[in-house]
Amino acid sequence: MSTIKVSNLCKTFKVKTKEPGLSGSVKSIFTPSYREVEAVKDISFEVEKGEILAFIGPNGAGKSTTIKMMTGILYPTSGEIEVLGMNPCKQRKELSYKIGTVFGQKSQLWFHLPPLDSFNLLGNIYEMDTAKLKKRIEMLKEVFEIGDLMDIPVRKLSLGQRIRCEIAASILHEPEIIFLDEPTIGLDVVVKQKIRELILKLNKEENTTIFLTSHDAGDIEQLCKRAIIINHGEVVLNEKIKKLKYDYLNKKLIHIKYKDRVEIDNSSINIIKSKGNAVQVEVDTSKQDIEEVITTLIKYGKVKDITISEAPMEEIISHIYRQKKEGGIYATHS
Ligand SMILES: Nc1ncnc2c1ncn2[C@@H]1O[C@H](COP(=O)(O)OP(=O)(O)OP(=O)(O)O)[C@@H](O)[C@H]1O
Repeated sequence: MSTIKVSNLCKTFKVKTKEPGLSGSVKSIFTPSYREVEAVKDISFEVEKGEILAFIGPNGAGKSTTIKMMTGILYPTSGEIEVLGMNPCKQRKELSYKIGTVFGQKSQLWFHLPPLDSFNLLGNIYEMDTAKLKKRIEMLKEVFEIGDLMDIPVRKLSLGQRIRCEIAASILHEPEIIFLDEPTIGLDVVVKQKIRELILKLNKEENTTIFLTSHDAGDIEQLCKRAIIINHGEVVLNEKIKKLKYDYLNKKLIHIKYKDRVEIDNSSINIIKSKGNAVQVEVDTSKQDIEEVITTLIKYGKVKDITISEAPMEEIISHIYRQKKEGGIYATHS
């Protein structure tokens, strides 16, 4: 069953333009001129209940505009949106009881108050029963390991501590969907990992649907099973992460460790790294047979260890963006 259904969604902003200089400023007051920015152009997609979906694209692609329309903050210019069977613009208040949002760079916690005060305020806004709210806060304190932070004003928390409190606050009212916009931005690797584990736990234990935007390939790879890529306001790809990796780069990395140092002088072997006895070889499986490459490699010396890995997600995403820039053609699957 679809939790989110978006059909032919468009959003055009009217932006005031101004000629340079003082005369331009005066002219724009009396005879203003406008230009149109098509931020979202006819996009359609669906999200299943309990799914973790990556909604990604380069800067200015239209991600935030789409999220704002799905959460009822912005009105679409045309098209339809259904979130949990509701129209976000017409039923914004009703919907807010069932969704949560985390904008990595903006806080929903009161900056000068300790998180506990914000949690209690939010609990009241969501009209939660006092006993239920208390129980929920206790549970979140434990799971998110924020018990020691509850009495410290938010402004004094580190970014990682604040984000943990932000996510906990966003799920206080047990929403069915959370929209996470760059939840790991600016965090160090350890904290990033912790946040990812919490998101997965939340999805698993509460079956929360997660709509994630992130520029971090690790977030996408570790959390999501499907990605929708948008660029210039259009969906350019809607694909399972596994298939994305398989179809869009066809590249495998062979990491091979020899017993002794070897000299590989073969033009068909694409060595991308070589250090001591270890060699890293890239294979484009659409052009080369990986078995043949391995057979060739093992002829060069006694092998101590060999592993095959897929191309990093980061590379795949930048490859897709590059293809679009260069006028490559995309297939859009649904
Ligand atoms: N309120 C607005 N008025 C005019 N133009 C806007 C407004 N909001 C967004 N835009 C424009 O719409 C386009 C899409 O912007 P949007 O913020 O949705 O992109 P994004 O994919 O979220 O980018 P980022 O990754 O940088 O956050 C951009 O060209 C942006 O300048």
